[in-house]
Amino acid sequence: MAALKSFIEVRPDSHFPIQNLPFGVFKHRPSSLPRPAVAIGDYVLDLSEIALAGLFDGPLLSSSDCFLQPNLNKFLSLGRPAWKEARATLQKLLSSTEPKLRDDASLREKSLLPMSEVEMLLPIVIGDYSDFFSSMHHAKNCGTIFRGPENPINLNWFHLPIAYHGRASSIVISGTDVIRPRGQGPPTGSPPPYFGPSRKLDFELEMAAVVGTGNELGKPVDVNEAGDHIFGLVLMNDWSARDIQAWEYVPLGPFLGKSFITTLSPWIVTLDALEPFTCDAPKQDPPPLPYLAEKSSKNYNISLEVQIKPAGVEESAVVTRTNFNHLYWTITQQLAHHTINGCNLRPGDLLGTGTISGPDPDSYGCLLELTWNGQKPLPLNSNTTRKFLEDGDEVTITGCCKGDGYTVGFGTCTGKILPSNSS
Ligand SMILES: O=C(O)/C=C/C(=O)CC(=O)CC(=O)O
Ligand SMILES: [Ca+2]
Ligand SMILES: [Mg+2]
Repeated sequence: MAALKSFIEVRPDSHFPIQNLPFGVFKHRPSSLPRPAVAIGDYVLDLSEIALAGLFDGPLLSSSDCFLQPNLNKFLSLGRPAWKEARATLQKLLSSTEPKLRDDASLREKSLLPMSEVEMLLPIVIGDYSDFFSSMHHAKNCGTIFRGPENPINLNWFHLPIAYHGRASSIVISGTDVIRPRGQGPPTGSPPPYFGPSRKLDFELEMAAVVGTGNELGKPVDVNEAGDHIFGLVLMNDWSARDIQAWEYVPLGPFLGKSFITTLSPWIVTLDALEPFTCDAPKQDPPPLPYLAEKSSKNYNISLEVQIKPAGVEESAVVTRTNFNHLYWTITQQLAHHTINGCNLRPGDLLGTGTISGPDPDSYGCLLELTWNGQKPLPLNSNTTRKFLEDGDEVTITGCCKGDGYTVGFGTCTGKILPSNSS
């Protein structure tokens, strides 16, 4: 079968061919209303214009106002059949053989806008954000660094996807500056504790699942149906202040060391677009309890990379390369576990995977591991090294799946470190 092609020219290395069509929300001018869109090549397709033109003509979407909303929550709440209908309608509309949009100059002008001219916004209203801890390599390395090499991974880790409740109010869109947080760190030598700008500011390479349909309070989601509750994935940087974290986290877990800011990439890549890139999840030993045992346990083959660009330097340095398929606990197990006690998830909730570290030292997902808590400075170029992030550093996460002659990608998730507000 010939590969699906759009009438819009898409560069071969673009993250956004017709096979992808990720969903986002944009503003054309500062005074314009936010509108849902999909990305296609170097353009965004304004879905409000497509809806107003009556082109969502399938049974589930023809009379819906979900694309006239300032966020995607209403569309997400409609569920997988509606997501599939939207994807099929848009793939047909953008294909090279379909004249409806291709040959309508006035609709093209209204609905197709150069990506360089628009501002991307957070695509969802996030009621709740939870962050898992699903990479065994990351768990082992953090355990060794924070608690010593004797028992780096707690026994419970192999029986349940560990998580903590994150902070939704400080989730921001890619491109937002990151102000170095202030807080308490461990005392240096004798008390009192350190107080001031964090001296161990770190990135965390993560992805996050965007919840589509939620569940009723008191009604857990079956692990084999959990996939139908997940709309798609985004890149996520769970910025972490390691000194604040190390001092505060016993016994209740991360708090101010992570709640100061979390950055998301703007385009949600749907699980339908990722379907060709599924692979087997790692074998789980010991086998999980029945409520976490999946008939088919799937991961995704997504290559991930982090770059750091120090202030005043042209070239950014790649500091790690890893893959989503290193995760031990799957996103469907995470979702099923999250609801097993009856907790309800809602459309737009966010489930972070946890830092995605691979087995090799050049595939670790944060500086805590890459520099072993600052003991082994990491070279960025011939005369610059990093133990942790410095003011002016710009951190960019990218990720993509390589298809046969096309790439399904996530774009970028970027943030630049600004000095602490005051000291
Ligand atoms: O091992 C620990 O004490 C915690 C390590 C983390 O930083 C956990 C976290 O944020 C979850 C993750 O990104 O994997
Ligand atoms: Ca994290
Ligand atoms: Mg965070």
